[in-house]
Amino acid sequence: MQAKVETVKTLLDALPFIREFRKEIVVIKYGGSAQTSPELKEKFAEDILLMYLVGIKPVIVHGGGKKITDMLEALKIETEFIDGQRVTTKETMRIVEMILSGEINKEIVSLLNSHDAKAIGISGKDAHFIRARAKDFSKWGLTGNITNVKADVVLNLIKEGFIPVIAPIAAGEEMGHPGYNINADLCASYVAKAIGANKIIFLTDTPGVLNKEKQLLATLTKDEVKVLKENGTIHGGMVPKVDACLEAIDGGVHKAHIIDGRLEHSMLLELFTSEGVGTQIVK
Ligand SMILES: Nc1ncnc2c1ncn2[C@@H]1O[C@H](COP(=O)(O)OP(=O)(O)O)[C@@H](O)[C@H]1O
Ligand SMILES: CC(=O)N[C@@H](CCC(=O)OP(=O)(O)O)C(=O)O
Repeated sequence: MQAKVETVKTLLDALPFIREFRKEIVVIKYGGSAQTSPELKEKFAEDILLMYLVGIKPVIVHGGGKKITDMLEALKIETEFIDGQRVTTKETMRIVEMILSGEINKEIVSLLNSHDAKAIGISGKDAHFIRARAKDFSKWGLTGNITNVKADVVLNLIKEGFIPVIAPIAAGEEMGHPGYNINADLCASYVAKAIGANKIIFLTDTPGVLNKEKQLLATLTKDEVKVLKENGTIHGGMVPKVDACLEAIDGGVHKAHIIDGRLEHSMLLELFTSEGVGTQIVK
């Protein structure tokens, strides 16, 4: 009996947070580093479903950088990152699309739908809802910077009760263009801004942003991020992630969090407890 009372108490503790976020859009960036074991993927699906059932509107933007790199290695195609973003040749772009839109997107959609969610998978090429132009073609090739997101496409899906699952690929302007490879963190923040999300959560493979001593930094401001980037504490894949957080909050998203996707139910801990987890980036 006591255990049952505890369960009810836990539910009641979550009430203020459910009230706060009910009907709000929460964008979840599901990084390749957090898509590891089948058990963890199940927990991710449960968290999304719970959010959905209490009235939160989740939108998922996924990554898959590690799988892309593995496939390129298997095919003996060299790949390189500059400032945390992949250099994308035409050949690489085919693999990027195959892994992101073909494999990972469908896997996440199937996972959620096997839990009775109404997940629907799209990439920025669908209805050309994300458009981009080359970041710097001579340096990064077909890696793009987003120029426009048609919010209506995502908002209509949400209105119909779907959970949009978005692959970070954008349409090019010209006919027959192979499309652009978009860093998934930046894709998530542009989508979050465009659709008026309340919150954006980045699930990754570290407890959050760490200092040189590997301690968690619970809150960071724009100025602090700048210093940490300049002195090299924030490097590699964390660079586009913090940039994406700043992009989101500058664009009107209330809060941006970088949390540990390897920790079971970290999303629920972030949403439904006052302590939260990971790093919160504030204006
Ligand atoms: N200051 C930092 N704190 C935490 N992680 C950092 C930091 N600087 C760089 N990183 C690196 O960023 C990685 C997360 O980025 P990335 O591998 O691109 O993840 P994801 O696939 O989730 O986007 C971490 O695993 C870590 O190696
Ligand atoms: C331009 C660029 O770097 N695109 C990324 C897209 C996938 C991604 O961002 O995946 P994660 O979130 O798992 O790192 C790439 O090619 O790896």
